Amino acid sequence: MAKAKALIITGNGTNCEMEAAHACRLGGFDEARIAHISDLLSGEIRLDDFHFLNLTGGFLDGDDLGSAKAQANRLRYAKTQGGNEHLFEQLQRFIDDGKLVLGVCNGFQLLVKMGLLPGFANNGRQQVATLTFNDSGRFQDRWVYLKNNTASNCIFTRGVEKGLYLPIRHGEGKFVVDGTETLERIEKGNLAVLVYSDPAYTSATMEFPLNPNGSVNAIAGISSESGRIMGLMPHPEAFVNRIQHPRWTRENLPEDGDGLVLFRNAADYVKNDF
Ligand SMILES: NC(=O)CC[C@H](N)C(=O)O
Repeated sequence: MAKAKALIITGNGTNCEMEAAHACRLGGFDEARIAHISDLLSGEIRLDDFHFLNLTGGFLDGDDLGSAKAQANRLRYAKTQGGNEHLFEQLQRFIDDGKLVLGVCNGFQLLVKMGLLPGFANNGRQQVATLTFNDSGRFQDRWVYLKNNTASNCIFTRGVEKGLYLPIRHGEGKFVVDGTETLERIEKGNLAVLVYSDPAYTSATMEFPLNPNGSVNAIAGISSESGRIMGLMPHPEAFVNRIQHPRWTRENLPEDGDGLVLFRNAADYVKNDF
């Protein structure tokens, strides 16, 4: 097959792009390119040349108008220069081609605000959920236990038996939906891939600080019905090696951090399918 290529978008206040690129390479991608959003808008970089799109964490546009809202509009409505194509059309083609998208934290907020997650209404173009201020009213920076929904068809969490232990750092991580119909469709479709849980990964919890933001049904991450688009508030790229674990000097841990599996699964999927 051709080289497995990951693209990480930077600019306008993102962070974590170096970590995301590192995680992609460690997971098995042959190339992990960090590109400024301006280079996509100018047409210099084209999504068509990649297999895996990473939307990283950060403080896009300073969280003005609500986290990732301005960037969501930019990606939805901006035309690429020199071409008559909207960037969103490229993105839609990328998705229709069966490629993978991962949104972490600010990237998750972006996917939800673009309407691509959960991607129900109007062919995935209408926003039906949001990520809003944590119940605590404060920025939360801590590690959380995430129970994996093993019935989910999400590509990224394939093979995760119980759950993942990952860090979160956000002010607007409370997942809420526009009504019971959306929530039912998420739950029935097993799209709530990761939920905040107890340390044994037995059940979802609304209890603070295990659930750091008060998300409805303790939802920490969701996927599209195709299983190829995933967004989550915790940061998988921040735990790819055991020495990133807060107690690595005291606990006997496996070499790989819990977050690496998402990037490894993405690389395996691309290598098998393209
Ligand atoms: N780490 C992040 O990506 C944070 C996202 C967003 N700025 C928030 O505070 O909610």
